[in-house]
Amino acid sequence: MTRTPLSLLDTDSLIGDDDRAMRDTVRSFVEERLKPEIAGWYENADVPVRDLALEFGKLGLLGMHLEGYGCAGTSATAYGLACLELEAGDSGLRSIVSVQGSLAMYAIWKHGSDAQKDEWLPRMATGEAIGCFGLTEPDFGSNPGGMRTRARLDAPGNPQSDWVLTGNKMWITNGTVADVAVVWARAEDGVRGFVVPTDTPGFTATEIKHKMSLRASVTAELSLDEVRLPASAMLPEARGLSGPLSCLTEARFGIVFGSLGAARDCLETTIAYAAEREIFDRRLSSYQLTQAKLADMSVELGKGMLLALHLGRLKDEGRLPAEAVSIGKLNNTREAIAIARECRTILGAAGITLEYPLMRHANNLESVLTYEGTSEVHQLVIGQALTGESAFR
Ligand SMILES: Cc1cc2nc3c(=O)[nH]c(=O)nc-3n(C[C@H](O)[C@H](O)[C@H](O)COP(=O)(O)OP(=O)(O)OC[C@H]3O[C@@H](n4cnc5c(N)ncnc54)[C@H](O)[C@@H]3O)c2cc1C
Repeated sequence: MTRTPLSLLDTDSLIGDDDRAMRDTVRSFVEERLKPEIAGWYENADVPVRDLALEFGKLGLLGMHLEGYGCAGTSATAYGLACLELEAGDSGLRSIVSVQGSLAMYAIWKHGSDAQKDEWLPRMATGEAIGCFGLTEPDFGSNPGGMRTRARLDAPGNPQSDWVLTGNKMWITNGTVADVAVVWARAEDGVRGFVVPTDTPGFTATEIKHKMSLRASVTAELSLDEVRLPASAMLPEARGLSGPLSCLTEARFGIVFGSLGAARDCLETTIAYAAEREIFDRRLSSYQLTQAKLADMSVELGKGMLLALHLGRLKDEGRLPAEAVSIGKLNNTREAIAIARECRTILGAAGITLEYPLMRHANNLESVLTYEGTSEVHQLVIGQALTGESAFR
């Protein structure tokens, strides 16, 4: 009898019944609905985000760990496990859910006014309204504090004054399909967040083509040309960079789990392939070198899962520090991409095709290493916590 990599450590025994039931529902959805389509969506760089958002909404996956406003209100661990299952399908599919729930919805839920929450969150939870999150700019990625997008008051001194936003945002997931954009801009008193309906005059989104990674995800450049918004468009509770960073910590938490889904899919695919493939008249899985690779990868996957579940428990108890999320994001994305590449070697030439998910996952994980804080940025976060010295600049 053979065992799956995660069953070796019985990590399921660390997951509560409700969370496991939810996880199994998402796993079945990914197997039956998403996996048969994903290679085509990836190859054609054409993914039906609107249809999928409605389906994710029906499953209760959008903003699932938030309370109220039609959100499911699950545990943070359940949210992480959903991310893991979705990313076993494709990182692009998990990105749809991450950006909607952890970035756009969370920003409004955490920092918004009651009116903003009532207007947007229920429709975003069902997937009827899609959100995006505009922080990165062409010249400011790891250092968003340098952003050039400006928010100026049309009539300074008048509390009812309109805001006028001007600038560009780059690499924005769901940008061209979004109904609402949470845009971060520099105002007189520092960085502020704005809820921008995407049909506001002066707002345009242009899809970024020719990506070799996250092809089953829409990425866009946003242009804001004198976009006029009412006073009520500003997120009242977000002041300074801590506003967007609080959202990034949410999304990074999902990636701690999500990246392991891609790694698990690679490893399970590879174990099955090696059991069938005959080389020099023996099964590939019977060679010591192959088994050493499979063993090492299973060790890393298991360690990553234990780390993710630990962070999930800390988050559910309300005591998860951002540095711990950095440890999880750094380790699990780094190990996931190493696993995807190593699995590819075991499939030989077959590993480079879309018939198998390895190269697709490996290419996707290049983006996952980069967004939500690059590996280097997370090393600097951890380094600062250890030494008390900021080495960012
Ligand atoms: C597919 C995709 C989707 C995305 N979706 C979104 C989105 O929805 N919303 C959004 O706002 N952004 C999004 N991003 C942008 C993402 O967050 C940025 O790409 C990321 O923050 C890195 O910024 P950058 O690409 O400008 O790289 P840079 O910041 O230019 O970094 C280049 C290199 O320099 C390194 N570096 C940076 N600082 C230091 C330092 N102090 N010391 C040493 N090395 C350093 C980095 O680690 C990296 O290796 C997305 C990106 C991708 C690829």
